[in-house]
Amino acid sequence: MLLKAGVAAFSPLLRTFPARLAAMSTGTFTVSQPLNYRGGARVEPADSSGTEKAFEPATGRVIATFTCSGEKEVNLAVESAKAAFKIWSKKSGMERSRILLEAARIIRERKDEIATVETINNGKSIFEAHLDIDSCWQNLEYYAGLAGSMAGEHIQLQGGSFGYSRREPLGVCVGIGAWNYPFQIACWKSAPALACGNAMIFKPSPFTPVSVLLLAEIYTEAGVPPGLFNVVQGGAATGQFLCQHPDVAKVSFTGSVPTGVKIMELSAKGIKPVTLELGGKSPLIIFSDCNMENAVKGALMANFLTQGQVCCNGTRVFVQKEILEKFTEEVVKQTQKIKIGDPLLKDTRMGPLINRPHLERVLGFVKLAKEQGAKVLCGGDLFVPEDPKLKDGYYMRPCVLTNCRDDMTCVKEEIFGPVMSVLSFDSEAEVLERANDTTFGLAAGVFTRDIQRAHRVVAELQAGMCFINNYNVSPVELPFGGYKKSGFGRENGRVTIEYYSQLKTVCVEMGDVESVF
Ligand SMILES: NC(=O)C1=CN([C@@H]2O[C@H](COP(=O)(O)OP(=O)(O)OC[C@H]3O[C@@H](n4cnc5c(N)ncnc54)[C@H](O)[C@@H]3O)[C@@H](O)[C@H]2O)C=CC1
Ligand SMILES: NCCCC(=O)O
Repeated sequence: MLLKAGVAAFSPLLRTFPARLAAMSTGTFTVSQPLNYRGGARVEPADSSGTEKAFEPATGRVIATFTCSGEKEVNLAVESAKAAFKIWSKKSGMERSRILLEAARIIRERKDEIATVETINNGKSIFEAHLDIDSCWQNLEYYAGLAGSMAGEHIQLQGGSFGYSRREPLGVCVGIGAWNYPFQIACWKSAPALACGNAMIFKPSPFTPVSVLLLAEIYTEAGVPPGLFNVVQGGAATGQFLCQHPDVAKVSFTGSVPTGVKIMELSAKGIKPVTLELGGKSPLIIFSDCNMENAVKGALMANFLTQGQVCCNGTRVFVQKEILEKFTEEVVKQTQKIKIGDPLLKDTRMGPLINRPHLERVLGFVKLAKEQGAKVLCGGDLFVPEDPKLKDGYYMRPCVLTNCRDDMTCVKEEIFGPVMSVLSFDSEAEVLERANDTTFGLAAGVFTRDIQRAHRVVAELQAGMCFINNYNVSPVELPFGGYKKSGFGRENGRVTIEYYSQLKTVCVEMGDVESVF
């Protein structure tokens, strides 16, 4: 990536990596190279459906102005992907595995650089961005491991005849991403897609267009055929061109429920399978017999990663009455200790929110919560860092609300910001009913020392991802995805192979045809 005067360049051809990184600090990074990727290289789009600006949330600076792709560019990306698919789908699983492993190695090697770009464009702390990138190379390694062992079945039939099944790729898959985990979402979608023999066109959120280009360059460097992984930039219009393209075989989407509905409708017209990773309003249940220190840490993990902008966050924290006071006191104490500020500093644990309108929306939820009777125990207001270069950034203090009721807006709606609602409960049966009383079903958590209760409770929770005595850890070996309006299909884990492949059955006759005619 080429940076403007005075700032180190980011091209993979340059191997003076530590020097480049040393030159990176908040307030300096800009991108001037094209942000589309097609046929194995960065390109300016062939047409336009508008322009967008990408920001550095820490300072409010524009870091890139780019063209959104129109229908012509989307068509070219699809043609490029189709050509690469012909080559890639003929490779053995082991050949694909080797290339994915090489890509994983390069991600590991360039982890600091990728995490830095992610932090600059998203605002999450560099500490967290490193963890995200770890999950990325691990994801590639995991699917590289599965690529070589994808196989069908052999089924013996009457008279020596037999059948067998082949697990085959779908073709050109589209990935559409949200802005909260830009690089990670691109990896979690592309690694299983490529491992199965597909090509992919990825459209990141227009808020975070930058880091996925590093992934595209890494795949090329690792040896995928040109055009196997393409990037088109843009918003809703570009996304629609992709979803309705007749040669796109599948759409995997991460984002909001309303957009998920639109994507499903568009895909339905072409009978395309979709994976939908949508929003949530997940419950975290803390029983009085829990390990208090772990439960408090779990509640912070469930609410404040990436400034609370995480789909699976456990934002409805149900605490058993006996420990409510002690738990709340401790959770507030720990929340107030969270260091907010320049996300590129190593000891920062909370950076800015993604943009000004979103910050205002989140603060609006806190205001409404107060009007509806909730009590703010800490935070929920703007934060202005001392460093003058951060004065136009989008910071707020993490917030803990009590006196919450199940019918309040802050308890019912996804806020997607650092706002925890604490609710109290008496019994297991009561809390289960209340926890499940939502149209979402992405995640849920339970803290207890009673092992039977833990399993009994998670068996009743209507959520795709349940945690016992922890929250928001995402090992790539475990399937991730929602129930109810939080979507369907899965990412991560072995099962995701099924969402990026199709089964062909072959029936082989070893005798003569016995015709009924
Ligand atoms: N379940 C999960 O894994 C995750 C879910 N989310 C959810 O995403 C939301 C926040 O992310 P946003 O980026 O604001 O969501 P969004 O739904 O506004 O946008 C997501 C993506 O869809 C694209 N898009 C928008 N309209 C489209 C259309 N009509 N056709 C095709 N593409 C279209 C956007 O440009 C963007 O790339 C939250 O509700 C959150 O819960 C976010 C991250 C993970
Ligand atoms: N690392 C967790 C991913 C959750 C999300 O995409 O919001």
